[in-house]
Amino acid sequence: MNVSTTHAPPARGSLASSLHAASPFVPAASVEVKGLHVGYGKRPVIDGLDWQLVPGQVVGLLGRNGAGKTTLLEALLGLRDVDSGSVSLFGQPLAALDDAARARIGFVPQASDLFPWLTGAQLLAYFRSFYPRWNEAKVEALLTRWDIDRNLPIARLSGGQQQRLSIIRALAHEPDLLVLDEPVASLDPVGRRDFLRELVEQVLDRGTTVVFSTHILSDLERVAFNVAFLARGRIALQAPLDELIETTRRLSGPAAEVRALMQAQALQPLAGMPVTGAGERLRLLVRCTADAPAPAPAGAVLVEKVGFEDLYAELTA
Ligand SMILES: Nc1ncnc2c1ncn2[C@@H]1O[C@H](COP(=O)(O)OP(=O)(O)OP(=O)(O)O)[C@@H](O)[C@H]1O
Repeated sequence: MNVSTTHAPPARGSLASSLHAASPFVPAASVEVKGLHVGYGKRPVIDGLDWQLVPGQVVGLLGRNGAGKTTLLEALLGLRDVDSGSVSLFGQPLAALDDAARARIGFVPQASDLFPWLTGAQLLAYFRSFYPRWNEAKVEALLTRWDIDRNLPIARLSGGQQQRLSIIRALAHEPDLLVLDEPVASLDPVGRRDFLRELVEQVLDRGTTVVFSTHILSDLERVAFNVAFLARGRIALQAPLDELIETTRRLSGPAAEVRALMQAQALQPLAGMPVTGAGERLRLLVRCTADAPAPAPAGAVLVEKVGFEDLYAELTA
């Protein structure tokens, strides 16, 4: 496992020489994954996954426990060995990522990777020395707003305070790609709201590409980010959440009538969705489009809007 590549700051010496490459105006996708396979032993966890994140996109990565979110996010950053497939960041293959590109990445891991014997101030001073950009004003504002005692050893901060410090560290060098693995897991509701506000500001100010895994659906509903559903080792679907809720319908009723309605209106099952329903009854989700608008209930077929939790349950099953 190549933990040192992006988890630790980039080597200082070669950074200055390659600052030109750190321009935020690179047209390439921030993240491009093709045919990624990652498994443990013989068990595949990521199984032929394709994914692309364009600059300025904010994506909430959703999936059940054990679906492979951490495995995927770490594989994106070169922190996990992969079996096959390719990952490019900012148009550069992961294996050939230069220091300038590394300096454009911020990562908040699921488990704290802060040095517990340092104080918050010492930790931030240490990391500051490695990056070409460092927004001291933002660091100061967040330390104050999030009420973190910078002079306490990190070991004596609460779990939520450590998580906040980890987020501050990741935001301080103004990354162009921010990857966060369950960043709000130990934050209280106010902390989560503040964190989301900070993300939105980051994106509005700098066009940062953000991907973060979470189990807290209500946070995503509030901000209406893009959501990506990880299931069976692949991204089953990625779409703006509000649009997804608006355009998805559940059809249920006698199988023949449901199929006839779908055919008449050219409705397609939602991507990757298995068609479910016992015996003669059928129940499935469809995505309505301009060409295939939401149908009115017909005969015995029920047409319903679907809430986010139901969508999550179906798409991650
Ligand atoms: N180092 C490892 N060795 C063996 N199996 C592993 C290892 N890391 C993860 N796994 C397995 O890979 C699968 C995916 O784990 P991963 O942590 O990526 O899931 P996750 O979606 O992040 O889960 P959660 O939501 O619970 O954090 C799990 O079944 C897990 O047991």
